[in-house]
Amino acid sequence: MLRPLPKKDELSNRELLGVLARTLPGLYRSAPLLVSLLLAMALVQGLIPAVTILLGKWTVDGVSEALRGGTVDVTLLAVAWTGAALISQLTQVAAQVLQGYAADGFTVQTMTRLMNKMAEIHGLDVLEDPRFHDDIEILQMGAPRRPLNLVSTLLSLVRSVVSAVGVSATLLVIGWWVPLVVVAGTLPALLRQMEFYKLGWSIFIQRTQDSRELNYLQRVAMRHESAKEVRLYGLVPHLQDRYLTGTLAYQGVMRGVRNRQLLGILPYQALSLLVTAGLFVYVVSRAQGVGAGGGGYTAGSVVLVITALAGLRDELRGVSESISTGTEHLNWFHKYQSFLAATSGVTQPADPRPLPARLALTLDDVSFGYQGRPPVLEHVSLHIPEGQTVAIVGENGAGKTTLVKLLLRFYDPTSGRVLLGERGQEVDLRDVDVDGWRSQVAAVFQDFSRFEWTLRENITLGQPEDGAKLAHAVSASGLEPVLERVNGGLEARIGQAFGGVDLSGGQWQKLATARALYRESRVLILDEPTAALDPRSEAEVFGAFAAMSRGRTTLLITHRLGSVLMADRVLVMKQGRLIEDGTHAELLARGGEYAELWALQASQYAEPEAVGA
Ligand SMILES: Nc1ncnc2c1ncn2[C@@H]1O[C@H](COP(=O)(O)OP(=O)(O)OP(=O)(O)O)[C@@H](O)[C@H]1O
Repeated sequence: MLRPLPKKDELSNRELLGVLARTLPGLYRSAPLLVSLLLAMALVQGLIPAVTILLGKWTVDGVSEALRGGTVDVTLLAVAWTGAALISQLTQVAAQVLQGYAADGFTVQTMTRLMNKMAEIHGLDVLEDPRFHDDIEILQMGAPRRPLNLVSTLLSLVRSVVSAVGVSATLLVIGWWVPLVVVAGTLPALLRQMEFYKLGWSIFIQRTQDSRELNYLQRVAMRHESAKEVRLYGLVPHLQDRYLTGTLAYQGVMRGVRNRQLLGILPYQALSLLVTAGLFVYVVSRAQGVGAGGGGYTAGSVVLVITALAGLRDELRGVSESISTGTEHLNWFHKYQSFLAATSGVTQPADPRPLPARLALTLDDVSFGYQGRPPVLEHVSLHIPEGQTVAIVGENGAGKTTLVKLLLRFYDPTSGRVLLGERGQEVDLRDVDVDGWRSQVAAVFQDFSRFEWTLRENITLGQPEDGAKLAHAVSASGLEPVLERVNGGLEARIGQAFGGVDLSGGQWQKLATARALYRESRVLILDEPTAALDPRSEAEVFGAFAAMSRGRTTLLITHRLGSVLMADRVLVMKQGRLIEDGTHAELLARGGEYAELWALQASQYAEPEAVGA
């Protein structure tokens, strides 16, 4: 099930630094005071280990002095120890509290930018790309935590660097070369560890689609959306099997990486330990020499070396961990910044032209294929004057919905043009403001959205509320009986996710119709708007559409040919081509595809005797 790993695409250190330079100013600006305070605390915390090591040395030296009959200022030592511990505790707690505040600001900023960007993606082309699904999953998951993680990692880095420098300084008591030897001995292990972190991230990125697929299997098995089929067809064992196979393969890859990481780093860690042990032996033997008269170190110095060596190794490990995890966060920010900078196929014109006075629709030799695949529309040309009602019919997959999607500029044609306006005054759809054009259109889509909000919110969809329009939309769409049955009327929440009432398929469809009726539009698009309605509701809703379509350009996609009679004109599509265009009577008389479809459907309603006759 797992795809082979694609070529490694890690960012170089230089690129990572570029991402850091682009990221930091934004994060700082979103909470300048908090970030400054956190930085100050990191600096203070960084000094604590060196202070503690020095206090340890002074304490041991003081005790040795006392044992030899001298005096030691116990009060001063106690105050110093308590002060250091108190500062350490206080800064830790304060940093946690401040990080909480900063996190809130970062999350709002990051999510707002992501949502703004989503609003800028006008087409559907980008959204249907599997790579987009991967990216958005990573970005959504990371948005609430990555910014804070990066800031706290950088603060840890500052703290560890200050600590490492401070602790190194204490080792100067033994010799200037001691910190250098420790750093040189530890560095190979740290570099190796950082390499593995980078590898871990790139594998995580490459595996996003696999883990998305595993999550999808889990959702199918556990969520209510697919519960009926899952139970009826006994799908659970099959899902379990696929899930287990995929998970085991995924875990196998990750285990391999982890094991290689652990085993690969062992020799380097052994080297680092050897260096530390060597230094320890050196200092202790020199200290023993003190007694023999040849050394130079006090007991306090020995304690200093023991704690400082361990401390320096810890701090260096802290530095490497911060750089490693920081690299991961920076990789996330790289994705985030690339996403924010990306342009989608359907873009706003830099200088939009005004919408023409009359919204006639023209397709001029339009061909289109999804995501570079073979065309599903080929050389379609047609003109629909403003105010005309046009029915589009044809077999499944003929390209009817695709044609409407091009009219709404969810995609741009591969070749040819979509034009708005009467002949001679047309403007290319690509040259007008996308949102301005869409605000002129109301639509009932075949796969309309079922928002789990109140009935009222589902109809008004964020538009200003108008009581008269709302009442008309409810009655004309046939929603009134639904309102009478649910508790709370228009305020009733619908959908199961938040404990609302669920509607039947037909009731949902009426709701989608009410939405379109509520929106004052010059163009009306109806894609199979009554497929789920009972005959009485269908007749009523078509009555509403007929009234609504008067004076409006209306496109009705339908397989129920009876409803075609409300149209001024019929377009017949087949395999991506427009093959017939005329009135119902003209097309019947022509005896082509439409006449055949009409006869087929009429025969289904005929009495058995009549069929046989
Ligand atoms: N988002 C998409 N990505 C790739 N191919 C698509 C997409 N949407 C539709 N298609 C393909 O385009 C072709 C035309 O589909 P379209 O939905 O326009 O047909 P239709 O005439 O509306 O069919 P139906 O009557 O079944 O609704 C089909 O072969 C379909 O598989």
